Amino acid sequence: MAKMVTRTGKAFAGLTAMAAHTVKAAAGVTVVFAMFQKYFPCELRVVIMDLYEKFVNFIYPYIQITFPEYQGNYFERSKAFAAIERYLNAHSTNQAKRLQANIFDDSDAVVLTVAKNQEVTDEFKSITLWWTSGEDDAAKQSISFWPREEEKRYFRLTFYRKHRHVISGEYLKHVMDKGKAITMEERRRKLCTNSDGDGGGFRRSLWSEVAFEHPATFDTLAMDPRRKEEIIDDLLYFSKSEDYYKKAGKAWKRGYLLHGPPGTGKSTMVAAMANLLKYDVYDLELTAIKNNTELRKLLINTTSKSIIVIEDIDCSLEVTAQRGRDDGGDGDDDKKEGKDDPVKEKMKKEEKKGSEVTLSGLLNTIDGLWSACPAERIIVFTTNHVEKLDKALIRRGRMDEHIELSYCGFEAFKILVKNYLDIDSHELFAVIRQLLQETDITPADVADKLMRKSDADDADSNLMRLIRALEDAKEEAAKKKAEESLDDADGDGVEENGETID
Ligand SMILES: Nc1ncnc2c1ncn2[C@@H]1O[C@H](COP(=O)(O)OP(=O)(O)OP(=O)(O)O)[C@@H](O)[C@H]1O
Repeated sequence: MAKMVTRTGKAFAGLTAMAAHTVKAAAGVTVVFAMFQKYFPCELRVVIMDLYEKFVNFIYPYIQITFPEYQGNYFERSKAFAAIERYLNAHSTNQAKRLQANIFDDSDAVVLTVAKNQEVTDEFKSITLWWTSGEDDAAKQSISFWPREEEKRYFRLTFYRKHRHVISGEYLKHVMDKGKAITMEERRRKLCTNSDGDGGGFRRSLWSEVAFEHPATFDTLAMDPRRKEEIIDDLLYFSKSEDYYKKAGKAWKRGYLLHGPPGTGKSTMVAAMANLLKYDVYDLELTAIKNNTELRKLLINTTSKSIIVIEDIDCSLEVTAQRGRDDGGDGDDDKKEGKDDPVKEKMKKEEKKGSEVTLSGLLNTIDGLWSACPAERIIVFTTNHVEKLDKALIRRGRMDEHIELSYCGFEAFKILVKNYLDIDSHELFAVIRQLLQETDITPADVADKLMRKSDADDADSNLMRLIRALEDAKEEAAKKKAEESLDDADGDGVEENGETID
């Protein structure tokens, strides 16, 4: 692990300046060597060159590596430069006296970087090395092909020649890895959806995207705290298990099935998952997809570190299957059309197959396609009717974790009341606890009652509002139960005229 150390003072700068002069002198010597080189016999030249190298190493024992901001393609920032910038930002801004603030297109964070001609010291495996930032003289030309003047910036790394192997291998990899990880963490996350277009043809992008800024976190998610801990651990373990998945020969993906009644927090949990792992979210609307080919295209076009969500999976598959039946020609007209012409009939059948998103298409894509993708992905299905789902779709391995989100218990209530009223205890809690045990109410309904809606609202009035809602729900449930038992009694052998059959 690299550790930045405080700058060792002016000694290094002085040494560098002295060395620079000496190197200039050495350059002059080189010219002299070149002139005399052809007059010296080969053996003597080898000895002289050897001595010359030792001499240069003695007076300037350093190596410098320069990382320009733009290289080759002037319009694309060098990835190495960007990674170094983030690395130095995270590790060294407390050392440098002058910093430069940047905001990049892919991030909302203000990135402070080491300003021009500032020097910072880094330490890696007890090796000290120095980073400086600079700008090429060419940038000061009045006519420039560079998009902006500051784009001729560079970072320069200086280290002792004897550490060449460690620095050019391990250290640079360490800097790149850290820098990329920080870039990933700071990037502006996105919420993508395929629901507002035809998803093909001449569209430039299959997904439309907006910034993902959902405020839900696991802290604000109301559910049993122990189950919540398990889910958090599972997600964090998954996100760090690249090597494990590789070793096991498994695609780095994990499936979650979230099920429960409407308003119990399934969508909220997806947002909390994305915020925990800092992943993007792809909201895949199955009903907007024409066929399996389009589904594959959409899934291929998702990025790593993303959660792909299919909400209400049971309804989505039902709708697409129905559409397939409608399009595929099960109607009378189609039968008539195909009856006389077997070739036409066959073609119709093939067309039908291609025109719907099938369960097998979905499963094949998820299982097959991503096995070939190296980066991590999470897939989430949500449903209000888990019992309706095909067992093949949700078997373990496909949907690794089945998470039930249910009616509001007292523990979940305590989280909601903290979120909305910022209180941990109240004399009305005992009544609420009792009512929650006797009544089914969703967290969404509890949240609605606890939410402040005017300046007059306070903890007492909001809790009372919840109590009234709970009592109403309890009464409603009792009434329903009474009606049901009456219906049952009617059905159990009592005929309409009141005569008992049995
Ligand atoms: N468990 C929960 N924790 C915190 N807030 C919740 C929870 N459940 C519901 N809510 C609140 O209720 C609103 C609706 O919840 P959400 O959309 O997550 O439910 P859902 O289970 O996905 O519903 P549906 O099945 O209808 O899509 C949320 O915006 C949130 O404010």
